[in-house]
Amino acid sequence: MDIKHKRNFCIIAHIDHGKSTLADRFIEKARLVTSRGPMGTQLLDNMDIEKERGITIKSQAVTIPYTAADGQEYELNLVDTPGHVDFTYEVSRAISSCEGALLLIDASQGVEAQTLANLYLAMEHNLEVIPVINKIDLPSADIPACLHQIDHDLGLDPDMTCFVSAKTGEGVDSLYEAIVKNIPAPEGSDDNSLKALIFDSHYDPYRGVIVHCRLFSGTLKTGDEIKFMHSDAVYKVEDCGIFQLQLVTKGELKAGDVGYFIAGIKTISDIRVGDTVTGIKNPASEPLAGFKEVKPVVFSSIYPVDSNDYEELQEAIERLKLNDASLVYEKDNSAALGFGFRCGFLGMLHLEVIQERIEREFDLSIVFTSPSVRYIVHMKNGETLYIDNPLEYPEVMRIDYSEEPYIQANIITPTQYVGPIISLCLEKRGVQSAMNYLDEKRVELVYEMPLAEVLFDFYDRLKSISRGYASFDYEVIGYKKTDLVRLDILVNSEPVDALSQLVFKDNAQSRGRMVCERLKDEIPRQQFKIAIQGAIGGNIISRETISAYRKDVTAKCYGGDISRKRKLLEKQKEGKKRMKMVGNVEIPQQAFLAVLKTNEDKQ
Ligand SMILES: Nc1nc2c(ncn2[C@@H]2O[C@H](COP(=O)(O)OP(=O)(O)OP(=O)(O)O)[C@@H](O)[C@H]2O)c(=O)[nH]1
Repeated sequence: MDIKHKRNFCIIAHIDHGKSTLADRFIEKARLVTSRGPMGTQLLDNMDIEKERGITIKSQAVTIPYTAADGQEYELNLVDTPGHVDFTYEVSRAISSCEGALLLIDASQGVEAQTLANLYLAMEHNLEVIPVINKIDLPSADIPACLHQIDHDLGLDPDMTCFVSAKTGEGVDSLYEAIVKNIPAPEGSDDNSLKALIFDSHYDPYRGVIVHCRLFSGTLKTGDEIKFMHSDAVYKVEDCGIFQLQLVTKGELKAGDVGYFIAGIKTISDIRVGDTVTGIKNPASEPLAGFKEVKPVVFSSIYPVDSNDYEELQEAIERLKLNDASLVYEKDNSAALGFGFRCGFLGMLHLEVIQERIEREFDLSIVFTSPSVRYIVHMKNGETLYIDNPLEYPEVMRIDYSEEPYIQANIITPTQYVGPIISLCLEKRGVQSAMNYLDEKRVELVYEMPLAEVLFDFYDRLKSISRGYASFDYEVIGYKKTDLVRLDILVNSEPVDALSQLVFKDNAQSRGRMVCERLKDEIPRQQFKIAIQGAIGGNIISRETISAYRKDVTAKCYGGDISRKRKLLEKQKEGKKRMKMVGNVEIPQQAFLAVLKTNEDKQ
C-alpha cells in the first residue's frame, strides 16, 4: 500500500467515554470480524480484569482495511489507549505513533479532566485532532453543550465534529470518511535509515517478546539485524507483520506502518518502550525524540499469607512481570510476615490490578503492606537516601531533613461542588495554584499536593463529594521539604512492621488513632485480649482493645451430624487462610489495606 493511503490514529478520551466500544464498531464495520456476543464483550480489551472494571490497561493496535466512498483503498491503523491516570505514559507512546487522534467526548458528560489532558498530549505531538461526540443515542445527550465546550474549552473547530453512537454504530461511516479526509498520511521514505518507535510490547509464551512498533522511515525485514538505540542491544528479526486481532506475518514493514516484530528477545524488561529501533546496516544517526523511562511511584511489599507459598508467589510475580515492564520487584523480608517481595507500581490502580491478578490467576492469598511513596532523606553526614520502605527510615537524630514527591492536580468540576472540593484539597495539604472558570457551570482547579496524600483515597472521595462529576488528572512535578515521622503499630506489644507508615508529622496523632480504630474493626476477637497501639519512637500515641471471645461454629450442630460439623470446620479453616499470624494474633488480609482508609470512608 502506498504511504499516501495509510492513516495512523488513536482514540483518546476520558475514562468510560466509549473508546473500546468505538474500536469494536470500527473493526466490525470493516467486516474484519463480526460482532461477537452481547454488547459489552469488547474486542480490544482482553484481560478479565479490564473487562470487569471496564477499563483498558494495555494498549493494543489493529490494522483495518477500508474502502472509501470514492472507491480508494486505505489502510487504517488504530491504536487503542488506556484511560486511567496511572497509565498516562502508555497514552503518550501510542499518541506519538499516530498522525491523528479522535477525541471522544461522552455526549451526556461533556469535557472532563482527562479529555483535556489527553488533548494536550495529542497537541504536543502535533496530531490532527477530530472531535467526536459519542453516545448520541442517550436521552441525556446534550450536543449543543458539547459543541460549545469543543469550541470554548478545547479550542477545536466545532464544524469538524463527528457525531456517533459507538453502541448502535450510528455515524461511524461518516467518521471513516472524516479520518481519511482530515488525518494526514504519514511521511517518511523507505529509502532512509530505519527508525521505528517501540510503543508497546507483549509476551507470548511460544514466541517470546512481541514488539509493537511504528516505522517513521526505512524498512524492517525478516532477517534484518537491528539495534535498539537507547539500550544498545542488537537482535535479528525473526518475523514481522501487522495486527489483525492476531499477528499476520508480512515479512516486511515499511515507512508509515504500524506493526510488530519478533527478534528472539527473552523478556519484556530487555526492551524500553519509547526506544528507537534502527538497522545495523545504514543506522540512523539520531533516535526519535520523547524517550522516557517510566518510574514506579507507589511501593508496597507483598507477602504470602501462608509462608509455604513463597515460591509460588515468586513465580506469579515473575509471570506477571513478563507482560508488565512497569512492575518492579525485589526480595524483601519482614519480622512479622516472613519472606516476600518489595514491589513498585505506577499507581494504586496498578497495585490493585496486580493484587487481583495474583489472587485470581494464581489462586494465592497475599498480604500487601501499607503502600508508600519514595522519600528523599538528607542525612546530617551529607548522605542522601531514597526511602520507600518505612522500615528503612533512619533514626530521627541522624536526619537533616526529608523531601516528599509533589504533584500538580487538575480537577474539573461543576461549580456547585467547588466548596467541598477545596476543603478536601486543603485537608490533603494542597496549595491552590489556579482556579479557572471554564464557563458558567464548570471550574478547573489546579493544586499542588503531596503525592502521598492523593494516592490512597483522594480519587474516591473526590468522586463521592461531587457525585461522580468531578474529574481528576495529575503529574508528578518534583520534591518539596516535609516533616516526617514513622508511625509504628503494636499488636499485643509486638510491632507489626508491615503496618508501619511514614506520615506527615502534624497528621501523626490523628492517623495513629484512626489506624487503631480501623484495626479494632478488622481484627476478629480471639481467645485472649488484644491490645492495638500506635507509637512514634518509643511513645504510645493511641490504643484500642479487643476483648477475648471464641466463636464456636459447631455449637449449632447438636453434636450429631459429623460430616456437617467437618464442613463447618473446613469453612472456618478456609476463612483462616486469609488471615496472617502475627505473633500469636491472626490479622485478616484486608486489615493491611484498610488502615489506609480515612474515617470519612467509614461513615
Ligand atoms: N448508550 C451508549 N453507551 C455507550 C456508547 N459507547 C459506549 N457506551 C457505554 O459506555 C461504557 C464505557 O464504554 P467503554 O468503551 O468501555 O469506555 P472506554 O472509554 O473504552 O473506557 P476505558 O477503556 O476504561 O478507557 C460502556 O458501558 C459502554 O457500553 C454509546 O454510543 N451509547
